[in-house]
Amino acid sequence: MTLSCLTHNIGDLLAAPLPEADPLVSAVQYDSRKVTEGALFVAVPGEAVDGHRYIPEAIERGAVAVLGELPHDDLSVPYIQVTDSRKALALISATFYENPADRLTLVAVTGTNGKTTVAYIMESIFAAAGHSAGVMGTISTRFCGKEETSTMTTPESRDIQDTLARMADAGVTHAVMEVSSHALALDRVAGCAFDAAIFTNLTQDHLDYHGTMEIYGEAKRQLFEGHRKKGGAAVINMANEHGRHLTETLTGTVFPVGGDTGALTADHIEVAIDGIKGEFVTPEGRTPFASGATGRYNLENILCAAGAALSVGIPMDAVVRGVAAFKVPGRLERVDTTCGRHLFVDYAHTPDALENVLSTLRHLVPGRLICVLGCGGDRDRTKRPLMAGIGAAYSDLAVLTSDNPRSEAPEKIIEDMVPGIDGETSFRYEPERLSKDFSRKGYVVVVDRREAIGLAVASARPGDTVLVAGKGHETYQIIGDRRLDFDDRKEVLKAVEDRR
Ligand SMILES: CC(=O)N[C@H]1[C@@H](OP(=O)(O)OP(=O)(O)OC[C@H]2O[C@@H](n3ccc(=O)[nH]c3=O)[C@H](O)[C@@H]2O)O[C@H](CO)[C@@H](O)[C@@H]1O[C@H](C)C(=O)N[C@@H](C)C(=O)N[C@H](CCC(=O)O)C(=O)O
Ligand SMILES: Nc1ncnc2c1ncn2[C@@H]1O[C@H](COP(=O)(O)OP(=O)(O)OP(=O)(O)O)[C@@H](O)[C@H]1O
Ligand SMILES: N[C@H](CCC[C@H](N)C(=O)O)C(=O)O
Ligand SMILES: [Mg+2]
Repeated sequence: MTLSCLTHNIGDLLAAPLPEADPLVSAVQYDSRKVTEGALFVAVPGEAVDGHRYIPEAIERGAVAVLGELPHDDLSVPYIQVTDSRKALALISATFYENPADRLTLVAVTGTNGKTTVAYIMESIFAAAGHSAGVMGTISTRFCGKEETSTMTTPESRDIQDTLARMADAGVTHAVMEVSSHALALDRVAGCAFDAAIFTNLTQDHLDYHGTMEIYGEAKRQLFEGHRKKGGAAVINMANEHGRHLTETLTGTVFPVGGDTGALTADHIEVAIDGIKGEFVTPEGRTPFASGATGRYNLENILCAAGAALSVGIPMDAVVRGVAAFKVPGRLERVDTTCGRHLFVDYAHTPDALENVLSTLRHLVPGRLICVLGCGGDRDRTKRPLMAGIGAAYSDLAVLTSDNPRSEAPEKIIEDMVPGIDGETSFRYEPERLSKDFSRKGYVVVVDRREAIGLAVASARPGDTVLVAGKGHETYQIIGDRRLDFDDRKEVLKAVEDRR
């Protein structure tokens, strides 16, 4: 494609007239290390480094044109100066890959918690309806029987367009993608239009990045304002205040789900440890459904996915079959069923997620509840005491440990957590003085996650429940800049073996 064709829709972003030279462009790249002969290199001013620094390297590698925000009149290739490189990157990438979103029925899901779960449910519903489904999200990109592990929840815009194009070329007709607040703030989905956009919830996370809940909420809101295809529905969870507010203020088609007033609601709900069942209620009538996922919060996820599916024309019988069949790795995943204890791994890494999953277990399982939890390093510090407080309040024993400390000292992260615990109601145990018949509700600090899981499993008596929270499907622990193999599910199994 020629440079002039590629840049036809970035007129609003131009900071200087387009160059006269019009080379053929064979690829679009925002990372100099990936530039190949004939590419357009887009220089992005980043948080860590400034992409403009890499222009010489990109040209050396064969870039035939460069786009960036700084003035440049000294380059050996045509240069396009814009006011916003990230946005230009997104629009140019969509053009380069021939707007693949238009070739797909494409659904987006945003919200603090539940995106991955909703994406799995949608995938299952699309498959039940006989469609070829594609997914892009936290765990992986999946389509046509292939699965690539993800490094980000929502990739950079160029990579989104590349993947959507590969999906459409491979015969995918229906796709779903998780859209994180970072992605919205950084324009990664500019250039995508969705047939349905889902909102699950908005609770505290990522304040390190967004600063305030208002700014965080505004980022999420963007998905519903500029990114829907004509007639595309905003599918909004009415079970929370933010959802209700959104439905009142959005224009265009709104498909509220859940609460008392949704276009799709649920009735006669029974929540058990092995799943949920009930009836979907729509203006057309009532339809029984059942799912292997448990907890009221998963009912909300199911309603979100079912609502989006109905809004894009999937019949109710396929919705029900899809809901019955889905399973999400690392989300209340049961690990061992032979040792007489209930052992779960879950990805709860926000206060709201932890409260939801712990209160669900508290109501559903007899015996004591033991929770292993930590907080990520280089992430929102203000959630640390909140998570510890919730962990200790709902559990008989909370084991505070490490969860991807990254560049921070693990002990320091735990120090930030401890003040959130009510010392009156939770006794601090020293690990060596904790017997498995511990009688007082309390907490214990075990910095090494393997040891923490070992202690939790060893402390559980028959009938007790252990929840290992925070890492879910992750198969690593990031310490410093090392990514070490670590899988909570395997560690729990090892701990079970060790106690036998
Ligand atoms: C805060 C954030 O999202 N940062 C993203 C952002 O990084 P940045 O602006 O700091 O980029 P940078 O590293 O300074 O580099 C600037 C530019 O120079 C380029 N470069 C760099 C080095 C080089 O040799 N040559 C070169 O061209 C880079 O490719 C980039 O284009 O742009 C980069 C390129 O697209 C992303 O890789 C990076 O994501 C980092 C890895 C990240 O961890 N992001 C997380 C926080 C994130 O986005 N998470 C959300 C999920 C959150 C949730 O759970 O809800 C996600 O969607 O994954
Ligand atoms: N609707 C929900 N409301 C509150 N908590 C939820 C909800 N759905 C899932 N959770 C909790 O949040 C955790 C993460 O769920 P999930 O992976 O589906 O969310 P996500 O939005 O994709 O998260 P991330 O942004 O980290 O990718 C689950 O393990 C569970 O503990
Ligand atoms: N997408 C989230 C995942 C957090 C998972 C948790 N294990 C942690 O590392 O904090 C983030 O990057 O903040
Ligand atoms: Mg996710």
